[in-house]
Amino acid sequence: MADILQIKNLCKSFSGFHAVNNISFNIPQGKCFGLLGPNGAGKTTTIEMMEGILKPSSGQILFNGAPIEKNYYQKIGIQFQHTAIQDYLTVKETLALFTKFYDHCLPESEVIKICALADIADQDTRQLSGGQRQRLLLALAILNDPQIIFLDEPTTGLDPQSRRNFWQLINNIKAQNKTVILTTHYMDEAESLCDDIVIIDRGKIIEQGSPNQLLKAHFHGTIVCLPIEQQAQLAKTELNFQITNHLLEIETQDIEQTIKILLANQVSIDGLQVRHPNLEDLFIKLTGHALRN
Ligand SMILES: Nc1ncnc2c1ncn2[C@@H]1O[C@H](COP(=O)(O)OP(=O)(O)OP(=O)(O)O)[C@@H](O)[C@H]1O
Repeated sequence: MADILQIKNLCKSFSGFHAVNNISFNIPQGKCFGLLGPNGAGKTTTIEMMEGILKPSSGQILFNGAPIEKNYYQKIGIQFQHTAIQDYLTVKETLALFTKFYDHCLPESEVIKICALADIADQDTRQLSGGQRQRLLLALAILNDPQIIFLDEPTTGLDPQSRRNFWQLINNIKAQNKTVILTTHYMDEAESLCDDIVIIDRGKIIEQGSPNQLLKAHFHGTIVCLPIEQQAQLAKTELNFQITNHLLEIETQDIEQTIKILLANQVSIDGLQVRHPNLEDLFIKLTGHALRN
């Protein structure tokens, strides 16, 4: 599959500080690509260069094999975290207003359908819930039928149900062979939506690949979790563990053997859980801290 964006040795410095330090990756057309990293890692700076908003200090961004040109804005859609929406307009009127900024737009009825806006089309935008507002912002981002849609933390602040509804919309957009580029603080979101991810920290890429590939490469078993109250007793065993979200976590390839060791050392297995490693675990392993720290 052809790469719609190629990022080559991209750097951005602010007064000598290297916010983005020589990163390279490719984004295939029609895939959902996630850019992840802790606070201050350089995600926004990278995304803004990819959106054509910020000029790189050095390096190259190729769109369909050629450097970004003036009309790039007509071919991409951006859902900013805080897009200003004009007060006193309905959802439909807002769509009509933004349509004027582009040479070519999708039919309004299609945008309304893709973004599930039919029930609120005549509602004043000031009365929208968080989830409805995000759906409208997504509609504004796809209005011009872009080849690439940039979504910057699109579900931050939404309740779990609204987040899942929003994921469905993103899947609808992906199904139309659009390329989606996502930053998110939610690892379950990245795991559910992204075909490929790049994890950056301190301006450099520390891992890249599909969520499955990365999990397979970094974990070789399952995770046994115990309540934090068992910490003192667990520390007396030979088992390695770490503390995550107030739980003691032991990575193991042999659950039975691990439980035997726990019992032999008088570690209570009351409240023991077993789960598969996820992107959150990978993130902590690679960066040393949870995403929202
Ligand atoms: N205009 C600027 N001038 C100076 N430093 C900047 C500027 N923009 C970003 N930085 C610095 O560059 C680094 C990367 O910032 P960036 O906003 O890209 O990180 P981020 O990964 O998006 O973080 P967050 O998750 O907190 O939004 C930070 O240390 C930040 O303070």
